[in-house]
Amino acid sequence: MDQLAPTEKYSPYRFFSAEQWSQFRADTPLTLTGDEIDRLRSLNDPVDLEEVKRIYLSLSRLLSAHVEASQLLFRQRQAFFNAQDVVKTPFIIGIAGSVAVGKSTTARVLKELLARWPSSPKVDLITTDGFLLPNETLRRENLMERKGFPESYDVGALLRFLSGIKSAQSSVRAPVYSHLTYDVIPGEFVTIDRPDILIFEGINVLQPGKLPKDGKIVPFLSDFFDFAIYIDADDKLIHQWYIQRFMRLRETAFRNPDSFFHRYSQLSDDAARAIAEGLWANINLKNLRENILPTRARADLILRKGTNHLIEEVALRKL
Ligand SMILES: Nc1ncnc2c1ncn2[C@@H]1O[C@H](COP(=O)(O)OP(=O)(O)O)[C@@H](O)[C@H]1O
Ligand SMILES: CC(C)(COP(=O)(O)O)[C@@H](O)C(=O)NCCC(=O)O
Repeated sequence: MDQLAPTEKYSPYRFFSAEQWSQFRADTPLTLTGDEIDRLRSLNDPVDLEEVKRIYLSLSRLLSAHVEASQLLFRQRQAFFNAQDVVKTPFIIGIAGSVAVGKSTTARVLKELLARWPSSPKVDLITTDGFLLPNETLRRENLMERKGFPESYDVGALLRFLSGIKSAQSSVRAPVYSHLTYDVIPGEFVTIDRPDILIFEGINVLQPGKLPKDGKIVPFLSDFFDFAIYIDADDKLIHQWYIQRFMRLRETAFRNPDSFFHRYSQLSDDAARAIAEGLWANINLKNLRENILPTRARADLILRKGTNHLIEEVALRKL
């Protein structure tokens, strides 16, 4: 995977170093403490207050401008339609990127920062793993080695969920995935009730749907997004993060006898590493190359990480 910046003149993006990007924070206040960041961080993702100041405060300021502009446009549309009823629809932010790139940490940090804006918006976060087909179905259809590939998700349910949210329905349910059991939790849902902002995170959120057949238009998930972010890094780095995380999970989550990966906590380091290398090479790297990285150019903002998960480069789509 190459670095981001081609010749900016011909690119749909403007490119910034992390240092340039950090200047756009302007007077955005830091509303999170070090302890709060510690709680939001995922295993093996060392985000800290410095990174929040350097990268996330500018991002929060930019998103605040987008949300305000969309509210203004919404009011202008209402006037255009001469509509009396004002049912505001949530602003949806998609977050895409490889397995193990750190999407969940970014999503959680953003959720907290946005919720602390002076307007105190209601911000919800949903991950797409809940929409994976249950293991029973994946096994039956010989898809267990394809977990995370487009065919392993219930795309209809994803589209129904997002269209419910975007039409301002109350109590829209999303299924829940457990990394512990490595499966969707039967009968468990989270209910989303008309938030101001929804963050929708997953490897597949920028993927295209099937081309229309028989005149039926099948929307892309991203048709429902107001802003899309792609978390990027060289695949050699993501490989390293995946293996490190797997080896650390052996000492934590995998110790739990209920963990799907419990047996890997009993293996020697070398044997466990070989399993992790296999999962990375045969499933996650393949999926990154075939189905995830090709969606990068559909994002409004690309955050490119270097070593230690630190964001080094930012690309913002030109308006
Ligand atoms: N096997 C596992 N057991 C427990 N937690 C896991 C496991 N795999 C991933 N996780 C956790 O699940 C979350 C999502 O991971 P992932 O889908 O790889 O995306 P990302 O690393 O981009 O957030 C992370 O917080 C990660 O630490
Ligand atoms: C569940 C995942 C597909 C990630 O899904 P996401 O929440 O990003 O949509 C991934 O964590 C996964 O399980 N990959 C399969 C191979 C592996 O066990 O790493």
